[in-house]
Amino acid sequence: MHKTVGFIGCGNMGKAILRGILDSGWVSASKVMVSTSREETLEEIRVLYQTEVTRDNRKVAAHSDYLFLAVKPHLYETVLNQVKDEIREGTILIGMAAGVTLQKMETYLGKEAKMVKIMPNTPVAVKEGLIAMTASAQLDEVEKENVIAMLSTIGKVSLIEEKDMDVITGISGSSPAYVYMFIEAMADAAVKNGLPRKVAYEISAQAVLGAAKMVLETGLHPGMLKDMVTSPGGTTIEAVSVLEEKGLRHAVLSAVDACIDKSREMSK
Ligand SMILES: NC(=O)C1=CN([C@@H]2O[C@H](COP(=O)(O)OP(=O)(O)OC[C@H]3O[C@@H](n4cnc5c(N)ncnc54)[C@H](OP(=O)(O)O)[C@@H]3O)[C@@H](O)[C@H]2O)C=CC1
Ligand SMILES: O=C(O)[C@@H]1CCC=N1
Repeated sequence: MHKTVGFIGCGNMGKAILRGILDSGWVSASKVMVSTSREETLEEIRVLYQTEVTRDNRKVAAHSDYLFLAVKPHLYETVLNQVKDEIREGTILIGMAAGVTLQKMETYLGKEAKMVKIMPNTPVAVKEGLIAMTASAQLDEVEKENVIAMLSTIGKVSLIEEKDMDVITGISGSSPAYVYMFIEAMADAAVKNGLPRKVAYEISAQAVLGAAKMVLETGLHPGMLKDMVTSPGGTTIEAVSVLEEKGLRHAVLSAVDACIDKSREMSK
């Protein structure tokens, strides 16, 4: 299948998806067209990915079987209004903006269309993403399967009800940021104790990757996995004790809750 893919907007998230689907071989650069607002971004994308680039969003819409809308949420209305006449009957629109529901996308477009709402995270760039997805009724099963097949090349696809999108934003779309803060803080402690920074980042990140893999692959409760590290009278319990005293669990719970609240507010 020689599918064509378009990106309207290609910043942090757009580039992560673009890099992922090109690296996976799902699509070749010659079939991809990208538009952004600034010439410098277009030049950067042309050099990095060898895709066709343009400042004309309508050209990208007319080109695409799969059209990713990777602009900020407040631009969805303008952009969809701009491209509504270029979208072909078979085009599948893929929205990813926090707070922009399928219903809002349809209202901005002014007509029914084949639409998918996803909540990806930036690890799609290294094919370890999580992509929550919900599709409009206009997609048939084959079309839905095709979108899932494309997204599966860059991470795990989780089919969800749209009402759960805000919660998933809290624990997936936004969560890499919290994990990076955790890795950075661990590395800072190592640097404080004399380890070179580069080594500190590598070791901290690998520890997080390995611990996440243990949760997924053993199926054991995270508390049990924690207990397996925590020797009586040993080193780990000293750290665990400080983390409890400083309120790590409550800090994380409250932070994710605030993120979900914000996403819900934006979705109204
Ligand atoms: N970042 C993330 O981790 C995640 C982001 N999202 C969603 O993805 C979307 C994009 O976010 P993110 O990538 O972080 O944002 P960025 O600001 O990094 O990228 C936005 C892109 O939109 C382009 N742009 C701005 N105005 C226009 C326009 N009028 N027409 C075409 N392109 C335009 C920008 O171009 P230029 O660079 O030239 O200014 C830029 O390439 C958001 O809706 C966000 O909610 C969802 C999940 C995770
Ligand atoms: O911070 C944001 O609004 C976007 C959505 C999820 C991750 N980044």
